[in-house]
Amino acid sequence: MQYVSTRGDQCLGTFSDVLLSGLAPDGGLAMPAQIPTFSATELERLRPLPYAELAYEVMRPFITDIPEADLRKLLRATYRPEVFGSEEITPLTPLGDSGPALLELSNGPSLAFKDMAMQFLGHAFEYVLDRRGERVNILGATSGDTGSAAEYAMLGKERVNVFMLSPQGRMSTFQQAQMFSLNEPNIFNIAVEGVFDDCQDLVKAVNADAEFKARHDIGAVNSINWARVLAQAVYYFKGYFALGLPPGAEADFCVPSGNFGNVFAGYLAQQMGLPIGQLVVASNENDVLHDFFSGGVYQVRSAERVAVTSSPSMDIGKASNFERYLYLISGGDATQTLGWWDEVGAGRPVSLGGTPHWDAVQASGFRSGRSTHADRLATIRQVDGQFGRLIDPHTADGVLVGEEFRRPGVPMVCLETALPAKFGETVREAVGRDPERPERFQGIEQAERFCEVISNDVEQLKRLIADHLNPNS
Ligand SMILES: Cc1ncc(COP(=O)(O)O)c(C=O)c1O
Ligand SMILES: N[C@@H](CCOP(=O)(O)O)C(=O)O
Repeated sequence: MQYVSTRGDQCLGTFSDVLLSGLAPDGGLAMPAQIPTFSATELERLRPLPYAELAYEVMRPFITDIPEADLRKLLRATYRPEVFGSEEITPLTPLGDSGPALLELSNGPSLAFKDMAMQFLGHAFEYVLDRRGERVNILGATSGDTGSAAEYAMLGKERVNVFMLSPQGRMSTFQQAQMFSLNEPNIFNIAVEGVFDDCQDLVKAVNADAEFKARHDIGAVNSINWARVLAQAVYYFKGYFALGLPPGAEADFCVPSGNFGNVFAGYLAQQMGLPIGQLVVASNENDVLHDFFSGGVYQVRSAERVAVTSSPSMDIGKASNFERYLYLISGGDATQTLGWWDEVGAGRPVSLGGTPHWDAVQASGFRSGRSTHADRLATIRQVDGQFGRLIDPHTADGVLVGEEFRRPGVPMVCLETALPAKFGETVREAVGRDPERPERFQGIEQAERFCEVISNDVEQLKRLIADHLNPNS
């Protein structure tokens, strides 16, 4: 399989190439030249497979440059019960007879769904870098969960350094402690005076400097990296099969959304033939995605207008993966996508309502809704009271919005994107008690912190990276 950019027809190479390069040289995102599909019969063959074998079948058509035996080995090393807490890896838990089903994606090392793909990236980077004799310096941006997942996945990897940008003071106390307590030679935490979108823009600006990127082997672990999206598509298959529906029957999925990577992975699974009816995008107060899917206008939000909310990982005003979606909606038209994304970049609205592209959006089964702080508290309380299950505020966004779109006879799967332990303050406000946390995180807030603070300045960031990589120069 070859990859192309959303902004041009230039060939970006194979899976291993886009794994290492992250962003395309033209600033676009990597997309496979085609999206392979499974027939109904093939889906039935996949249904009983354990997670790692299913991951192989779903990902293999996109990864043709790693020998079959090696890819199977990488996936078996990644998706182990010792890492994810159960044989199923992503258990599906119905909330009573009347509620939706929770797809548990947060039982990995950092307690958020990011581990599902990030653990694979850790193994895949190591494999490809070893074979090529290369190194990578990952530059990432986090609003709270990508950071710890990436750092845990890359701990001790000799050929990998991680430079992780986060918005200063905007993550939960637990999220900050998870990242900043790491004192490891290959991990560099950098708090930026700004919001997540500023961090993401800094990542893109550094990548746009081709000379700096090549000289310092800059790579990416955000969902701008295709490997993240691909690995995330697998759990939609696993969740769908766990419902035990008759062949071809539809299921709906509701996904707490920020950077649009998770729900885009669901769209990919749907495009590959999985019978997903509705893909429900759940936003918080930062509801640019909801505005688009409900009204046809995509208008990014400037840093000053991004609200601080109690689902902080979703405090995002400009969703990177939306570019991939526009690319597919345009029928793979890179010129059209570039035109739209130029408007987005200039802060102008992209309006698809009333155009043939809007028909394509409608046909893709996307629905959307939003929640407020009060909604999330009420949902956490209600799910706890009715089903005896504590959920985190992001999952609560999903459960609430998912309810709006329940269809008789069609199961609704809500993605559990983090565990409540990560957001103790909000959970306590909702139910008056602290969520449980695994033994390894007891007292983490009291640990010493290792983090540098910079202003929202790309030159300062580049100097910091260069100084860490060449301390004697
Ligand atoms: C807990 C949690 N839920 C939801 C999201 C939103 O996911 P996405 O950015 O893939 O839309 C994130 C961060 O991205 C997250 O950390
Ligand atoms: N919510 C994320 C933001 C980055 O998302 P990504 O999926 O593009 O890495 C976070 O918690 O860091």
